[in-house]
Amino acid sequence: MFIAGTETTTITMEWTMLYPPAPVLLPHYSSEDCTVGGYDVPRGTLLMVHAWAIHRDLSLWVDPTEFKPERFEGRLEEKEGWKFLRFGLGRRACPGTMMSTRLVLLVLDAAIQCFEWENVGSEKVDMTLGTGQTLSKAMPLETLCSPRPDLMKLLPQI
Ligand code: HEM
Repeated sequence: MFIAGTETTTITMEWTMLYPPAPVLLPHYSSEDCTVGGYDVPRGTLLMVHAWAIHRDLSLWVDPTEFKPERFEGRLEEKEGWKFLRFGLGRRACPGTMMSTRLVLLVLDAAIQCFEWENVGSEKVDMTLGTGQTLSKAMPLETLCSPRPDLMKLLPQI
């Protein structure tokens, strides 16, 4: 629960909605014979879902690596967003979905609204992927933040 709840949330904030933190979902086990995506899966099979590859599948997405937030607008069935498996799907989907969505949005909103951010070191952020069960950055994100001028006026009034 600690790893599932803390590492995922901090990595999400570090990437800031770029990559989801779980490249391969948790192992699933078929309790009955079933068919998944046209493949027959016998009872007792360990099934790993490669979300990272699904999120880049050209047969599922238009320009999968482009930043297009409009994918996630509107009714789910009209848009591509439902194919984004950041919390898994179905009965074994992440029970922390509601909590972490609120937490990440709250922290990012406050960070963007209240502070100016600049890179430390090189001008371009190193986007190299790390390795492991969770998808962290190879090089930790290093930034310098300072309160926005409006916030400096507001703070003494709080
Ligand atoms: C941005 C934050 C988070 C992300 C992206 C995330 C993502 C995921 C994913 C992809 C799974 C696997 C689902 C599957 O295999 O179908 C999972 C499972 C799980 N997550 Fe999260 N998670 C996050 C935050 C949290 C939090 C805050 C908690 C708890 C407070 C939590 C608790 C769990 C648990 C207990 C499972 C295992 C569920 C099961 O096996 O039935 N997660 N999460």
